[in-house]
Amino acid sequence: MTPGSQPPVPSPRLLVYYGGTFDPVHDGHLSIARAARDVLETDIRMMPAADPPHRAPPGATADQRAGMLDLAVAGERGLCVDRRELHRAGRSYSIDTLLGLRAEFGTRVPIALLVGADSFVDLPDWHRWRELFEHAHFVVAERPGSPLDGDLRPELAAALAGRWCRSPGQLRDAPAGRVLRLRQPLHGESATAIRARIAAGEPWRDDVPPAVADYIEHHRLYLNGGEAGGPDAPPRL
Ligand SMILES: Nc1ncnc2c1ncn2[C@@H]1O[C@H](COP(=O)(O)OP(=O)(O)OP(=O)(O)O)[C@@H](O)[C@H]1O
Ligand SMILES: O=C(O)c1ccc[n+]([C@@H]2O[C@H](COP(=O)([O-])O)[C@@H](O)[C@H]2O)c1
Repeated sequence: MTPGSQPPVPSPRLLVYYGGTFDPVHDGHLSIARAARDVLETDIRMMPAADPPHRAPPGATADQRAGMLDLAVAGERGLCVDRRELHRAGRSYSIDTLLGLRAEFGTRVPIALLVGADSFVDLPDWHRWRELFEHAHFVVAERPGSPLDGDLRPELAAALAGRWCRSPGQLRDAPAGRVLRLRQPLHGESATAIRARIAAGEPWRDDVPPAVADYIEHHRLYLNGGEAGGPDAPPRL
């Protein structure tokens, strides 16, 4: 620092929430969480949905899915579990989560949602989706089979005009409204495939952390394919 110059202003912190059903959490989830942590240089808060919108009810209870997340992030630098959506009744709409975060942290702190490309391309189906950009940035992780370079739905393409960022630092310069593409190595794991392999008696343990695999076996999860309400399914919260 030259004499008389000011110390650099510290970048505002960036709060990153990675929402999902995590039924169960798998290595694909962890790999994008780690990539986002390293690129964004901040903690990633993995946030299980209590009652995820736009999909069939999960095969494991919310407590079980959050418990598996606890096991998955144990010892992982910069990854943690945020249970805020489990404390709310009704569907876990992201707009409600963001309004809660804004009430807690104020309007100025940068907040980002980390999502996979397959979720992001269907953003126009989300509840009050256009408002999400007023409250958060999006960090979009590439996912095999869900190209972001292909044809996006016209209303989404229009809403994204002018929002794409070239560098992660741009997410710290505004509280919300920007979109960053996370170009991490692709991972093909999917929870649907893992549940199906468990039900079919096929190998599946390699796609989840060992402690999560032990939990699934101990609790005899997904033996019916993870259909909620089936003979092995626990009651929903
Ligand atoms: N392998 C992966 N690569 C990139 N993103 C992923 C991957 N797996 C999940 N995601 C993203 O993580 C978020 C949470 O995913 P989710 O819990 O629904 O897992 P999933 O494997 O997609 O589950 P399911 O097969 O049950 O739909 C979503 O935004 C999804 O797009
Ligand atoms: O708010 C919505 O309408 C909405 C619709 C679909 C998905 N989401 C959120 O997107 C995240 C990933 O969802 P999923 O179903 O792929 O696990 C999770 O946090 C969901 O709550 C949110």
